Amino acid sequence: MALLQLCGTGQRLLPSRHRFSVSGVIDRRIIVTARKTKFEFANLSLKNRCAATARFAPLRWASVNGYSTENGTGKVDDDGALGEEKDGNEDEMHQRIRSFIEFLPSILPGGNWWSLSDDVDVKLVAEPVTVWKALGRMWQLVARDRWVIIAAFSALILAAVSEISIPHYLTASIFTAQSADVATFHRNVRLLVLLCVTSGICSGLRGCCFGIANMILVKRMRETLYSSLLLQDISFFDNETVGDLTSRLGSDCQQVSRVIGNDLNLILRNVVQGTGALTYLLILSRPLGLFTVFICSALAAVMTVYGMYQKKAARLTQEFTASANNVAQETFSLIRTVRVYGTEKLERERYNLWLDKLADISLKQSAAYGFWNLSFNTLYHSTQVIAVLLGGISILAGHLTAEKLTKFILYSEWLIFSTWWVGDNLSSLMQSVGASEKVFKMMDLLPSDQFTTKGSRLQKLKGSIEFENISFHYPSRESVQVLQHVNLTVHPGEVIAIVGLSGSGKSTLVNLLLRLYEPTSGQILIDGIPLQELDIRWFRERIGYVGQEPKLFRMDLSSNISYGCPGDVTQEEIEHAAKEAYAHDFISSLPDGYKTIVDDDLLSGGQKQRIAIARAILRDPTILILDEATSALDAESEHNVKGVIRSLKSDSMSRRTVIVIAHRLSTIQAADRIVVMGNGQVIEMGRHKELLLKDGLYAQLTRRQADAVA
Ligand SMILES: Nc1ncnc2c1ncn2[C@@H]1O[C@H](COP(=O)(O)OP(=O)(O)OP(=O)(O)O)[C@@H](O)[C@H]1O
Repeated sequence: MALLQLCGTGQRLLPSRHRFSVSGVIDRRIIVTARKTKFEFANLSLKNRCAATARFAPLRWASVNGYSTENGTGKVDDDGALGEEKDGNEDEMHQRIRSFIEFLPSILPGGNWWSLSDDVDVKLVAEPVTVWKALGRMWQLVARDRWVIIAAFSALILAAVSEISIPHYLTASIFTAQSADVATFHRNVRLLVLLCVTSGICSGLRGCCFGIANMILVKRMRETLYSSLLLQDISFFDNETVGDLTSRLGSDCQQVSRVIGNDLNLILRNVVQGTGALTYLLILSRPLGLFTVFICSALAAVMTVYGMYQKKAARLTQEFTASANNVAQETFSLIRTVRVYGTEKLERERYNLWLDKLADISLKQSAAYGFWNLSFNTLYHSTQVIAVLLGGISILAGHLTAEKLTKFILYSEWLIFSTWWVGDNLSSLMQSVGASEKVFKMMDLLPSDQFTTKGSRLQKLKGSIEFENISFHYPSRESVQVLQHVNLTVHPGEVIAIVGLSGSGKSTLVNLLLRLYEPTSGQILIDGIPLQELDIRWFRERIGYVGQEPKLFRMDLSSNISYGCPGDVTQEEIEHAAKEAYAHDFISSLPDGYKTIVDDDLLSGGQKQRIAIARAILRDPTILILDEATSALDAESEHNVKGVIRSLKSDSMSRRTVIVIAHRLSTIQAADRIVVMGNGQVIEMGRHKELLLKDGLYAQLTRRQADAVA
């Protein structure tokens, strides 16, 4: 059988199992037309050029955050000769009719179309939360301000009782007027006015108090969630995306907050009013009352199914919204790359993928809402008709008065509407509970050990570092051993340079020293004390760290330089640090000088590095770590900065311990010792000249760089 083996970027555009006509093959590209749309496949490996109208075998395609991943190769087997025309139109028409007929049963209640689970290609990792559990968690958050909730519920009950009494006095007033009973008429009208005023005031109070409770709940939820996230291990952030986390903090917390201010408020009000109406109906006429109860039970059954459906839909909506946020956040933060590579269309498609999924869920939710309304209206009107019919017969038979029947119709209407409101708000409550699952799960994450255990502080940090038989793999990639049995001792005041091929584990070694991750085996000793036993905040305050790509906060330059500096710092000290880092000149040339607001995009790479170096110098650290910290500096600035880095600490005659990671070998020649890493191991160690004589990896790297310059 002739085969067209498709590989490459185009395949993700293909829906599975569809007829395609091949319009042309040019070089290793193929043009395929499907559903009047042209698809172009690049990098074809063409095994048989005689392929014609083609049927694609089910083509598996998947996406990570909207990008396609290649998890299969589309194979095309030929059906006939190139250019063969089949009675396309007729075929297509039959196909459509058949699809439509097949589709019809699926949209009936219980049909496939309603299924939400098939759409899930995201992880729903949170345990389902019951309504009571969710309410309990919310109560814990607002319990401190319980007076608002108590006031809200008291107002709610008063308003509900007043409102439910109004129809009784309304009808009574009309019928007493008709019977010319003036005294009773006046009393009824006075009571009516009183009830109207009470219900008005209490409704206002209720709305206001629930609004406040809502605000308190959202604020506490965001505070708790934000604190919980901030205290997680760094490995947690390796697995979560920024868009996802901001989505939990933003829209999910907002959605959950509706529970108290909106859903519970309305559910309780309607439960109180519905119960009042039902009692009254049963007193008025037991058979008619029981009939209304039957209708309400049918409504309750429909609304339970509807509520569960909405809860599931809400969970998916939450996931897809987070994924859409993720795409947008990633695209905007990489907008320069997107613009340069002209991938705006691709990014739009990636975003639209999630929007389509959201629209699909929303469509199903709307259809479900339509069904719910349909059931409600049918049941509501049938109650009225049957009540008038049965009531009318009772009046004719002299068992019931017209006043009682009027009251009955008014209260049965009230009961049905209360049931409807309860149903409607219960489904909204279910949605909020659905959205709360991930929020609560994240709130419950235990903080990193580093924040819960209090380590010891040394009288003075000398700056001796020992890596003892360190092995490590990142938690997110357990199968890849990044460091293997690394042994390295750095003496106080020594300048150590770490070099090696990219990916050999240099930065990882520093990550472990900063205790961003814990070694899988072995230990790090600081002045002879295991790192885990030290107060990590105290230790970090004595470290200056400049990373590979320093990031700046959106604030002025002075604040960026003094960021995280323990104790108060003066403007003079900031400017002194900036001068040492050769940043003062460019800062002074800016219109607002040190008050210039910057962020990650408003300075050059070299300028950002200088700010980060000034930040490290200002701390006057005992241990200074420079991970490719001068890679973006020009040769002269680098030379000057190197001098400053080696200089004495300000408070004594001691030198600081410096660890420099660099690819530019000129940067590290003057180090006291050079450590060469390869495949997660220390493979050479010594001074520049000793290593050159050894003629190992270091000598090889030096020669390569010299060749590259020549
Ligand atoms: N957060 C992470 N999760 C999983 N793997 C990681 C993580 N960070 C780094 N790695 C992997 O660990 C290995 C060592 O990375 P590391 O950054 O330590 O190398 P390096 O020697 O500093 O490289 P370079 O010189 O390019 O900065 C690499 O294979 C990298 O893919």
